[in-house]
Amino acid sequence: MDTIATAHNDNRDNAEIKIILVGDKGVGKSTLLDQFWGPNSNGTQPTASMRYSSPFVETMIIGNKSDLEEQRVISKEQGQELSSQLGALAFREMSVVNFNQEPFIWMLMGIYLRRKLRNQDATEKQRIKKGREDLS
Ligand SMILES: Nc1nc2c(ncn2[C@@H]2O[C@H](COP(=O)(O)OP(=O)(O)OP(=O)(O)O)[C@@H](O)[C@H]2O)c(=O)[nH]1
Repeated sequence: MDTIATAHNDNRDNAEIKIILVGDKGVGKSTLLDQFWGPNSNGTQPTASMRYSSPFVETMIIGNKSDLEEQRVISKEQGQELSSQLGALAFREMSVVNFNQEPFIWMLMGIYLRRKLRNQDATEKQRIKKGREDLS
């Protein structure tokens, strides 16, 4: 796969959320980011291969150019299957022709909720640890 990453280029190091779109050349990564964040919002960087191992990275599979149904190479079912294999948040179809922010917003909400759950878990662990220390 000729993989290219297009990143939402927020120059703040402490940005809460960074989005990286990974996909074949010309699938519409830059166009999607421009639609969501406005023109010239992204920077591109070619990558030979990318592996996301951080627990803080959430993934979503996008089937872009959904207006070009007749040229479809990957079926919806294949997209959904890949999404569940990877444990991704979702599989969503998109098109800049009828652009709809819902999938992006859905993804951001998913990230927020997962983080909230993770933080709750961390707080709970901290509470239990403190309880043990208090008892010893
Ligand atoms: N019909 C249609 N065309 C699209 C859609 N999204 C992007 N395009 C067109 O596809 C072409 C490639 O889009 P880009 O956003 O440059 O694709 P990219 O993945 O960033 O490309 P690289 O930077 O070369 O990897 C452009 O001509 C876009 O206008 C879509 O949803 N539907």
